Formats: sequence, C-alpha cells, structure tokens
Amino acid sequence: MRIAVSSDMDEPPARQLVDDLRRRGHTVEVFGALRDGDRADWAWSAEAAARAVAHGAADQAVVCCWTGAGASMAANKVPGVRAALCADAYAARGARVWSDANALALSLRTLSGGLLAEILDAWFAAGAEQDRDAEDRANIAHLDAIGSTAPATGQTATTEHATAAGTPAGSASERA
Ligand SMILES: O=C(CO)[C@H](O)[C@H](O)COP(=O)(O)O
Repeated sequence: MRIAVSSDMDEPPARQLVDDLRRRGHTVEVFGALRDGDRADWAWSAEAAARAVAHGAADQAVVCCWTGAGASMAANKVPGVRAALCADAYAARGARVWSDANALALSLRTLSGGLLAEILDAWFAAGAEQDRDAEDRANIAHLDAIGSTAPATGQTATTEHATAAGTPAGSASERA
C-alpha cells in the first residue's frame, strides 16, 4: 500500500513508524518534521498527508502529533478522509471494520515499540465489513458532501439538500 505519514515532531516513535511500515512492504511518503525542508506544524503536516489520500497519491495516511488529537482534527478537515485517533489495537480494528477509516492518527507520547506494532497489526488485518454500519458510513459520506450548511443527518433533509448532495441513508425523509 502507499502510505502518507506525517508528524510534527522528529521523534523516535515517528521514525520507528516509518521503518515498521516499510518493513511491512508499504511505500511510504513522509510529511512534516520527517521531511527535510517541509513545514512541521501539526495542522499543516497532517493536512498534507490527508490530501495525499484525498487526491489518490496515497491509499492511506498515518498522521502523528504529540497527542494525536490535533493531527486527527486536521486530517478530518480534508473531504474524503476518515481519520481515527487510535490508542490501542481494539480501537484500530474497530476504526477499520466499522468506520472504514482511511487515516490512522497516533499519539507520539504513548507509543512504545510494542504498542505501535499491535496497533499496526490490527489496522492492516482489518477491513470494512460491508454489512455492518453501512448506514453510518453513508452518513459520513453525506456529511462530506453537504458540509455544515445543511440540516444534520438524521433530521429531515430538504429537497434542496437532497437534490444537491443525495439524501443520506436512513435520514428522516428517506424513512418517512
Ligand atoms: O499534540 C499536539 C497537537 O495535538 C502537538 O504535537 C503539541 O501541541 C505540541 O506542538 P508544539 O510543539 O507546536 O506546541
């Protein structure tokens, strides 16, 4: 897989992440503090990695900062990117199976060597289960399409919004 990796800090866990991904056979492109001359702030670096996914230059992203919070927020601002901040293997598996996450956000503060390997094992072993949570995933896609100006998903979608972006699966108007 082609993986875009970002970090706002050139810390050992971030380097270890890149090495581990390459050992697993992935092609890695780095952003932020891991790349000479790149901007290293967490919002920009995570957004750059997320954009690589949105533009099709990468299949997935792994975005890092000290807590993982800022990196996940920035990545999730890029339409089409579903970033999940995962503190353990259970969260990583769930993010793939239920949420079809395409970006893994990690906290550099908490990553020991063993934990990183467990999270990556779980992340790459799992894929979205088509028959579970499909409605939720459709609503996330709908949110991407409509932005924040339309009624919340689950509320009655107006004709205007339904026409512009498609009616969200399971919305009140669809169930009516
Ligand atoms: O975890 C983070 C954001 O969620 C950052 O890594 C943390 O805030 C440190 O950034 P800086 O050194 O620029 O203050």
